[in-house]
Amino acid sequence: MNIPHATAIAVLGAGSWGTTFAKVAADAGASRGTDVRVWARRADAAEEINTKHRNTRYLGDIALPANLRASDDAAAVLAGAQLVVLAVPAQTLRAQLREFKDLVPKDAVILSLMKGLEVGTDARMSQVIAEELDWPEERIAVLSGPNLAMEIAREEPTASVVACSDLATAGWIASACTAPYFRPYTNTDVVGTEIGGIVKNVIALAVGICEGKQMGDNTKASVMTRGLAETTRLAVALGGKTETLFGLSGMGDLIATCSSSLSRNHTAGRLLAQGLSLDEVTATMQQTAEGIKSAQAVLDRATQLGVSMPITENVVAVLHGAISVDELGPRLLARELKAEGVHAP
Ligand SMILES: NC(=O)C1=CN([C@@H]2O[C@H](COP(=O)(O)OP(=O)(O)OC[C@H]3O[C@@H](n4cnc5c(N)ncnc54)[C@H](O)[C@@H]3O)[C@@H](O)[C@H]2O)C=CC1
Ligand SMILES: O=C(CO)COP(=O)(O)O
Repeated sequence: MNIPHATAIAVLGAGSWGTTFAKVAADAGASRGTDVRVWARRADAAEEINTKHRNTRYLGDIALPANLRASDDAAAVLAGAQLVVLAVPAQTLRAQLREFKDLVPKDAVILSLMKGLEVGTDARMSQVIAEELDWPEERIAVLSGPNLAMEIAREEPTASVVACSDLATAGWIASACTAPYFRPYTNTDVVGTEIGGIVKNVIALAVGICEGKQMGDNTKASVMTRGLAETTRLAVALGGKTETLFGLSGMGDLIATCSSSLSRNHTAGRLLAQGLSLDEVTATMQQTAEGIKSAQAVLDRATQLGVSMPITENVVAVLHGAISVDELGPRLLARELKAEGVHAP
């Protein structure tokens, strides 16, 4: 990349992560005069960001920087953007891209913040972007890591990973979102980085169920560790690297999501354990819990590849009502004994 710094950044999606990432980019670029614009579906949300520098629905009283502007007009937000950041629910991305395709500047770099797998196609978000925009892979990147939006919005120190097949592009994005409280690393393993972020949501549902059933830290650590093993098996089968899964976008994100009451996936698991039906959980959640829909797509992909993912399989069974939350633990413990290694038969 020859462009020294991104001067115009468009963020599509003004939910909790889209708005928070826009704040990070605006803080990162404040001294360079970077213009950061967010597209919000609702005009009143855009108005609130522009006039009150708040997005109260998602971020409460967090103050947003003055160089962050919002609009419900996607054409205005995307005009001239060098970096286009996507932060909408995973299952809505394809339809959204079809709507915006002609508005995305042809030389832009696209960055996905999303952590879901598309139901029906089992496609990762970077694949949906490549297909729908007909974009080269060296200009598609993903950002993932232990990144609970509210903590970052409060400027609590956090690290993350930007992955792109072109390391220079990843570095260019990283410099556009380096803030005093946000430190992005880079790598070229897009598959491993995305799979870590997708599957940890499914494992967080399982850990949330354990917590909702008053199980202790041994149980949760066991599920997290074996969850990382099955995540790594899937990532490697898809071409990702084991070391990526032991980094920020694998283990790091798994720890954050499975430990935090801020996590929507963890919360959904707890609510299921407390006896709410899936419909009731979905109705209660104000925000996106990607694991609920992605779990089936993860299992489908694993089945096609012959990858064993017992925790995912049992979470899917709970979500479909095939087993009760009380059966989850016994079913995992009753499996045949085996060697511990990630790739052990
Ligand atoms: N919130 C967090 O802490 C983090 C979220 N992520 C990922 O970022 C992605 C976006 O998540 P959030 O911003 O948290 O979600 P959210 O639920 O807070 O916001 C989603 C945003 O997308 C918009 N949207 C656009 N089209 C939509 C449609 N057709 N249906 C529903 N909403 C639509 C909503 O209006 C809303 O502004 C997800 O894939 C999530 O896993 C990743 C890291 C951290
Ligand atoms: O991805 C996240 C933290 O890295 C956010 O997790 P939830 O979507 O479960 O809130």
